[in-house]
Formats: sequence, structure tokens, C-alpha cells
Amino acid sequence: MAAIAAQGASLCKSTTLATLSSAGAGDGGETCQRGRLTRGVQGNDVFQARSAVRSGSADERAPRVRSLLPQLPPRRRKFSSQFLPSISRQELRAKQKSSKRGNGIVSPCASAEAIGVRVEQLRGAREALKEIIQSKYCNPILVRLGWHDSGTYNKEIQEWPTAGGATASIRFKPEIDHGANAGERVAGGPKIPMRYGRLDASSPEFCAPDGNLPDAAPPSPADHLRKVFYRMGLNDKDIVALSGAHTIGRSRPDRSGFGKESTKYTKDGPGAPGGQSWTPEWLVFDNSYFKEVKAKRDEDLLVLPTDAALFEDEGFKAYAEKYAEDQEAFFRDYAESHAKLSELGCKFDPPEGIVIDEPASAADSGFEKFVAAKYSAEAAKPSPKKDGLSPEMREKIRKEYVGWGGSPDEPTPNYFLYIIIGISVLAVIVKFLGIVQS
Ligand code: HEM
Repeated sequence: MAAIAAQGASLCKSTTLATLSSAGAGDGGETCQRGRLTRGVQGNDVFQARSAVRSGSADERAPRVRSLLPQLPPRRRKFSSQFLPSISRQELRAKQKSSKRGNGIVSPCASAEAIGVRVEQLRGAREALKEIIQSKYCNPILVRLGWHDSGTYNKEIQEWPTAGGATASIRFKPEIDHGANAGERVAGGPKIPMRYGRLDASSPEFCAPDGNLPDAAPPSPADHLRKVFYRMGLNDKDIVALSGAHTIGRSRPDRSGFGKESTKYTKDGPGAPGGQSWTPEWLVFDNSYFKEVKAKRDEDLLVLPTDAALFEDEGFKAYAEKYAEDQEAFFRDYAESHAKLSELGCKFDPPEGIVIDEPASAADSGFEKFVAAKYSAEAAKPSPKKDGLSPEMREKIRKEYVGWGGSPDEPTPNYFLYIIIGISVLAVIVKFLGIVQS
């Protein structure tokens, strides 16, 4: 998926973190599977990208490195430099020091312009990350990582980065140790409009409080989901659309406590085998999550209480039914909600952010206006009085009509027109006969 991993990127250095998201979402594969979320991503994407290019034999590495070389200035023909700002670490530290504000909040990065961030570098980073995802199947865990970073946001708190959100504070202890954080194929899916250049919170003092992320089995799942997502400023549509991210990935009992050790869909991997997925094709981003949760047809597929709530709560159901039936609608809404999620609590440098893709055409960017009533439980009931007739009366009339020789599959004949034509023909005949007699 073109931009699904954008969230995962948010733990990485601000300028490059969003590239993860745009690279596509897998499981941590061998590396990412091992435990807590950041063990999969190792702190930042620069590190990941470096190790990905360093991994494998020299023969395997050569084409990867070659493909990146043309984008690098000659003196920087080392892969890792690709992602680094074109100033020295000392200069960067000095800039960070001088950007300490009176209120104690640190602006951790010099301006994007000053550190020489270039759109080509970001694009190069994104391509490298796509390779990592393809070889490590780590798209699901990257999406989850980004979501867990963003999902701590509290809209009632005005101050950045204390409000939480996509500030990469998840890379610090204690946040990474919170219970909820235990734990190419490019996956397809919608293209998400991403902005890069998010600033990272600079120190552990900005870690979100524990307990901001949702529980998977709370006593009242729908109320709990609303409490958590409304705190972020998100709505029912966002809750349902974003839950659709479970169309990829697996749950593992040793991490979250949920899911089976292994199922017929996960016993052979790809990546580290085991866990329980929500869908059979758990590296493909499509709308199968909604179909499977609705059908509950297979014990090998996971349905958490919070997943089931999407088809039980009247407010959520309208959306869940729609997404089960219409993948395009799911993609449009998911892209919109994910873009929102990825910018919760964000500050950009430059303030308008950095866009590395051509703007989508007006037709592509227009999110369909969602009419919940069309899919609501009410709409599903037969409408009793549209034409003032009860369903029973309508059925009686239909039967009488069929009894007279009419067919329910044919339009009603236009008797009025036939009568007019008949009268006209008679009038002509009478007139004609009159002329002949006289
Ligand atoms: C609505 C409330 C949510 C609950 C209760 C929930 C719960 C969970 C749980 C229990 C797991 C299994 C973790 C493990 O054992 O490794 C999981 C995995 C996952 N979640 Fe969620 N989640 C929620 C929302 C979201 C959202 C909003 C997203 C993304 C936008 C998301 C993306 C994922 C992904 C991609 C995985 C798979 C990770 C992997 O394969 O390693 N989840 N979630």
C-alpha cells in the first residue's frame, strides 16, 4: 500500500519517519517479531534502512546499493548518508541546543531547510523502506507502531508535545514499556496523503501516560472505543475505518495475551510463524477484515470483542456493513482517517510539512460524502409508507393486478394513451363516412 506504513514512520527521525508509512505496511519478520514494538524498528528508520542494505551477501546487497547511488552526492556515497542531514552531528546538536525555548520545551530539529532535507532523499528513503518491508514482511507491525504512537493523543491538552500523538515519543522508556506496546510484499490498500517533516519529542519527559491506548476486551467495548477515540478528536467513522487495519497482521498470546499460538493461516509464516490473524491473507490490505468479522465463519480467524462491537453497536454498524460490501468506500474512508491519525498532535518543520508526491487529481482526492442513513439498520427495514400504502396493501394491489393479467415484470400499459388513440381513430372514421354519404 502506497502510504499505509506512514504511521510506523512516526517513531523515526522526524524528517524520514513518514517515509515508512508511505512504503507500505508486514510483520516484523524475523527482526520485528521479537518482542516490543521498537525492537522491530530499532529506534529509527535510518538504523533500519542501514541494516537492511547491509543484510544479505555482498551479491544480494549490490543491486540495492547501486539503485540508491545515483541519488547521492559524490562525497556521500555511503547508504546511511542518504538519510542524514547535510550538516555534521555537532552542528545539529548546536542547533538543537540553541532552539531550547524559555518554556523548557525543546524544538528537537533545526528547520527542514537548514538541515538540507531533500525531497529526493525522502523518496530514496521510502524506496529503501519498501525493500525492507518486502524482505521482512513487517508492514503490519509498522502500521501498529505508528498507530500506538499517534493513539496517545489528548485533544484537551494544547501544548506540543505534551498532548501526545505522532511525536515519536514511543521510542522512549517508559512509553515503550506500556502494556499495550508489548509485543514486499507491499500490502496494497489505499494511497494516503502524507506530509513529512514531523518533529519528534526530544526526551522521555514527553512520554504519554500509560493507559491511553484501547483495551481489546473491555467490559463495554463500544463505550470504551468511543472514550479512547473521542479523546483523540476522532469519530465513529474513524473508529470503524481504522479498525480495518486489522485486515493485516496477527495477534500473539505472548505479546498482547490475545489470539492462538498458531493457526492454519500462520503456521508457515511468512516471517516468524504463528499467531492468529483476522484474515486468511493477512499481508494483503483489503476489506476482508469486515467480511470475516461479520461472518465469524472460521475459528482460526480472530475476532476481538472490540472487533465484534463494530457489527453490534448501531452507530458503528452502518459503517462496518458498508465497508464489508464496498472496498472502495473502505479505502477512501481509511485513507482519510489514517491521514488524520498520522497528524494527531503533530508539529511540522517547515510548518506546512513536506509533500513528496504529486498532488492527487481533484477526482482522486475527493472523499465521498458518507451518508450513514443509507446503511443504517433503519434503512434496511422495508419502508412502510413511502407512497402512503402499507406493505400489506401494496401486496394486495399487486396480486389483483396480476389477477387481471398484468405482469409484475412488465411496466403497466399506458391505457390512457390507448383510449386517446382509439377515440381519434373513431373520429376520423366518422368524419370519413360523413364525407362519403354527402
Ligand atoms: C480499536 C481498538 C484496537 C484494539 C483494541 C487493538 C488491539 C490489537 C491487538 C490486541 C493486537 C495484537 C497485538 C499482538 O499480540 O502482537 C493488534 C494488532 C494490530 N493492530 Fe490493533 N487494535 C486497535 C486498533 C488498531 C488501529 C486503529 C490500528 C491501525 C490504524 C491497528 C493496527 C494493528 C495492526 C496492523 C496489528 C498487527 C500487528 C502485527 O502483526 O504485529 N489496530 N491490535
